[in-house]
Amino acid sequence: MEIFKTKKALQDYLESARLQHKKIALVPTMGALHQGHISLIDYAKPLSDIIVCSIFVNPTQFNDPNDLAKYPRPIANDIQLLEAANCDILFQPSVEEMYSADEKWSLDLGNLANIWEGEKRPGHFQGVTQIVYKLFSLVQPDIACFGQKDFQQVMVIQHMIQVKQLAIELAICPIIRAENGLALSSRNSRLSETALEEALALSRVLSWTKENFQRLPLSELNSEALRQLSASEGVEVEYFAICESRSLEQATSIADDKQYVALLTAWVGGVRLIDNMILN
Ligand SMILES: Nc1ncnc2c1ncn2[C@@H]1O[C@H](COP(=O)(O)OP(=O)(O)OP(=O)(O)O)[C@@H](O)[C@H]1O
Ligand SMILES: CC(C)(CO)[C@@H](O)C(=O)[O-]
Ligand code: BAL
Repeated sequence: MEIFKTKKALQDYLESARLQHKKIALVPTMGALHQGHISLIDYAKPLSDIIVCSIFVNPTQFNDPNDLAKYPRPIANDIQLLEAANCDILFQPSVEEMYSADEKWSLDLGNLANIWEGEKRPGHFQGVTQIVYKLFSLVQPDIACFGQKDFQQVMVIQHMIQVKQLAIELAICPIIRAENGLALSSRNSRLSETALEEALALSRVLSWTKENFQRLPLSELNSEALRQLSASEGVEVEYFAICESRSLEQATSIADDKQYVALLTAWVGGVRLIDNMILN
């Protein structure tokens, strides 16, 4: 695997790859890699000739300085995992390499900016789109892989691809879970043993919601899921909502031709966890 820390070195490499008509896949990450990230690389493999994985803890998407400071950065282990996964390129720039002092960015995200993660993490999706647009412009990938785990993020990126008219195929990869149901996440490494147990309530309630989606009326599904969450030791819910999966607006009724997703964010052991499940 080649490791590039500057845009220039990456661009030089990719320019010659493009001349050879190689198909390029991009897997953007913030590092602290786990099997969820590796699944994105595996997904890209049969669809591309060159896989570029970026590791960059992007400061502009953190609304909480404490969260940014505590974000895990086990780079030696990340490199080992990427080597083992046969990733071709690691792009690992510094903050100074990606941002100049006086940069401005503003993308109209409509209602997506104001609901759920957008509401709870003000400015988060401006920061996400700012860095992803930079990465897209730099790498010019044929395909870019993102995890369904960050459901709203995928909707935001899809919106950006449309409004900026980018010729990039967006791959949405399934959520990888531990055997006990916990969605893999870099932030899980900050959970104590007790908190790891308590965090199982998230996937348990999402699975319960999916199992009962066709059976119970929406209001009952919502209230019972929230009741189960509030009865779960150590879990403090930020939001739980059953939403139409494109607009992410909270469902008020169920239409047969639409897809629905349950979105959940909760604090467990001082760590903010997000998870979701498609219900039909
Ligand atoms: N369990 C998972 N299954 C599939 N994709 C995942 C999973 N976890 C993360 N991803 C995807 O990997 C990409 C990089 O995510 P990121 O580096 O933020 O990892 P993360 O584990 O989600 O970290 P955290 O949630 O702690 O920020 C995103 O597209 C994300 O959706
Ligand atoms: C897409 C991303 C790498 C942008 O920093 C980040 O939001 C993430 O890891 O999901
Ligand atoms: N995986 C989403 C990145 C973030 O939490 O900032």
